[in-house]
Amino acid sequence: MEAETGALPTKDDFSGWYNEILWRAEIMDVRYPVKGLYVWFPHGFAIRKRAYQILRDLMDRDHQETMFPLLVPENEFMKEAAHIKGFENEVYWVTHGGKNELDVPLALRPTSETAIYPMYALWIRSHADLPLKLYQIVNTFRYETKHTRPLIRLREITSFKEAHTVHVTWDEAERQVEEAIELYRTFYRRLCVPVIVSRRPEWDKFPGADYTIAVDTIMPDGKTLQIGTVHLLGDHFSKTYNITFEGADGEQHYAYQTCYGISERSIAALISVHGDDKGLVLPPDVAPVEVVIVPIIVGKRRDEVLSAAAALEDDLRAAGFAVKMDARDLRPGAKYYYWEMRGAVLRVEIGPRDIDANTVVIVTRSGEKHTIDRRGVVEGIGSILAQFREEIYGRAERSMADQIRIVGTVADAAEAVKTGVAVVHWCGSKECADAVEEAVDASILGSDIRSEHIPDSTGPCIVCGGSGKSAMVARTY
Ligand SMILES: Nc1ncnc2c1ncn2[C@@H]1O[C@H](COS(=O)(=O)NC(=O)[C@@H](N)CS)[C@@H](O)[C@H]1O
Ligand SMILES: [Zn+2]
Repeated sequence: MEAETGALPTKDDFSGWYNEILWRAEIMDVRYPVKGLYVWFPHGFAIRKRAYQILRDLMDRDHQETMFPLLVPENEFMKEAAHIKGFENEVYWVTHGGKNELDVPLALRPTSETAIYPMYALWIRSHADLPLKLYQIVNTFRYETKHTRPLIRLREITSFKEAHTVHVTWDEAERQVEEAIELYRTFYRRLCVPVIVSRRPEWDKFPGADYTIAVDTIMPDGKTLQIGTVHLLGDHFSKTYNITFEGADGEQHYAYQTCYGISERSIAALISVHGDDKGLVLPPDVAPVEVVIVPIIVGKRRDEVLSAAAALEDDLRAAGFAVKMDARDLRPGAKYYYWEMRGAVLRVEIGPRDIDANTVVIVTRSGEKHTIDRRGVVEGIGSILAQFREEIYGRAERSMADQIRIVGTVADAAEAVKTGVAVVHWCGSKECADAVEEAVDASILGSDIRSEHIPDSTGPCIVCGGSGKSAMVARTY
């Protein structure tokens, strides 16, 4: 599995850089013989594991994790009209078991409303059963007809976290939407990925939802990536699946629901936003290797250096760091290159000079060098990691701010979307949205924007001049 050496394409050729880094940093093997399905290399899977542990810790504060079946009987799947409209061209069907044709075709879940809600109808009896807040992290299947791309647009979504909550009132469901948005903000802050939250236009909302709030980031090529969505479902699905409860008033009521999802696009964003021409740059919280120790082995003092490095490794592991000692028979420079490609956050060089001076040299992934006392190494590394996290988050925030242009004309919007997001005033009409898409080769991404980079303001719609509000226009993945 040893990937080749040699420089990565620069990030200006983002697509080339992205495909190459998935191979060279051992994230994904794209050679699996089914379109839209890819294989996690162990290193990539270790990043996913740490990122999703953060997500689970956040979800487990007030949700419960569970797991529903993958296969959904046709009659249940076909029940919710708007939902089917949204997925009928994307759903895979299982029609045979062995040589026997199944009497009821089974859908591979594209998302799990149709698997979960018939069970919610059995489970929920009284308002005392609410709110019910469950989630699962499963694989889902969507027969995507647009260009598939590893981690970004898959036919098997391998890391689909979907939460499905049930509430007594609409207001409580809306509060849950706000809590979900906050949870996503916290999650992406831990991944040091800057986000913009906005409300999708009516025609882009989740099939069957009342409205959809989306979490987007801006990729290095200026296109936006939707890295999370929160849907207020109202009582559409509860009416279809008969999810009712006896209220405090003794009457039967339809429940109000939300659902919200994140996929491995979160990992795509993490890799793309922070990576550089030397490889992955990872925030400490998700780096499989936070500290790599490289012993500088000099001739006769080889054993002394190796045992000092081993002692350091023990101390750092005992302190809870994800540490690895690289004692392979390679030149130090080759080791530096190897670990930079894989996103090790810090490297500690330890050689005879350091032993005599009782110091260690720490070099961060961004090239900052620190010489610290061996005795203070645990505190020292802890604070350098914390600084590193703020350094990469700050850099990502600044580059996102540079990719956002507030413009007043369609012509300026056409220019701005070449490198990022254009913020315009839009009246909210589909006609003007279509006119923008015609003229700008990008679409209305969302309005009711929540981002410190984008003031929410009003002004004349850039198409019709009617009263408009801030809206984003962008090319998207
Ligand atoms: N083909 C795909 N490949 C990778 N990620 C995807 C794909 N389709 C959707 N996603 C991601 O999954 C998230 C949730 O998908 S969704 O359709 O918007 N929402 C749902 O399915 C709801 N049931 C919430 S769980 C999206 O925001 C997007 O980030
Ligand atoms: Zn207009």
